[in-house]
Amino acid sequence: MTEAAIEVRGLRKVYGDTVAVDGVDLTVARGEIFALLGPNGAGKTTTVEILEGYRKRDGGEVRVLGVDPAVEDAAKRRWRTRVGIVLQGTGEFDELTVGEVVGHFARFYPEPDDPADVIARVGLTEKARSRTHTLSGGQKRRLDVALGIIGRPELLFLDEPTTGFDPEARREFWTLIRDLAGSGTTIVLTTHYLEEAETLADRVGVITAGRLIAVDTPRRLGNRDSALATVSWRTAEGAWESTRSATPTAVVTDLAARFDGEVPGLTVTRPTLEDIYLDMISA
Ligand SMILES: Nc1ncnc2c1ncn2[C@@H]1O[C@H](COP(=O)(O)OP(=O)(O)OP(=O)(O)O)[C@@H](O)[C@H]1O
Repeated sequence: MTEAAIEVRGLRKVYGDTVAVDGVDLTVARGEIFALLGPNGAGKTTTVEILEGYRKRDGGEVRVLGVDPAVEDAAKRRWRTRVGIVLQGTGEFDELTVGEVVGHFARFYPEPDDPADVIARVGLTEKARSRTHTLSGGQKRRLDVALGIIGRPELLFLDEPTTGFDPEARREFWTLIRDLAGSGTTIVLTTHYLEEAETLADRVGVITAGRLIAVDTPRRLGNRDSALATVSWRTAEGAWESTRSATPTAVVTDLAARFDGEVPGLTVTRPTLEDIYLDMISA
């Protein structure tokens, strides 16, 4: 029994002339929230779908909850019930209501959660009796999440989970994901929202052209924690000035002395995760 939820060594996937995944090594610890970032076509979906057992790999070793997802056997069938998957946009089941769909999915699992409780956790209680085709886009995504967690998975994959959410729904969703992680569920998500990765993830991995070019905490990625700060202020003449410094406190102290008090328009900023990420993928 391995400690890690996911272990990947030298993963490779080729489509014709395209090397979609080119030697990825990755370990995700149990209970961790791991975000996979990368531009369109980088290889995120391919990697994640190999981990989910939906695509075959061309090389490398993969263990997910101790099981090789490429091997179809009795262990794999049990494994399916231990892994939750939220794909991009399903969420529509003709004339069935939210309650019926969640109740129906619950029956696929040996130890499902309580459907009404899961519906409440994704914020759909008021829609439990509504037919799924009447849900808004964001509500359909919540239903997708409900279906991903109804089996009480040990590991949950989320593919761009909050696309189409309003800001409030996104924050509620983040709370839900943190609660799940707090109760021991390992979470792997792909996202194009850097703020989402920053808020949720214990660690992020950046993939470009099939290679994992960096894995670190959001604070440390790309040496972000030691990046220079930018200090900006307005001069007595009203012009804007700024300087980059490793010791911004000294710069501000100096400015405060120069202005003899309040420094007009003072800001001190460090590169955001998005700044670091965009630098990384354009390098
Ligand atoms: N079924 C397929 N057949 C042929 N090529 C594919 C197939 N699936 C993916 N690819 C190619 O593999 C590469 C990686 O695609 P993948 O879907 O994994 O990227 P992604 O990082 O998930 O992108 P996005 O952010 O746009 O979802 C791309 O060049 C893509 O065109």
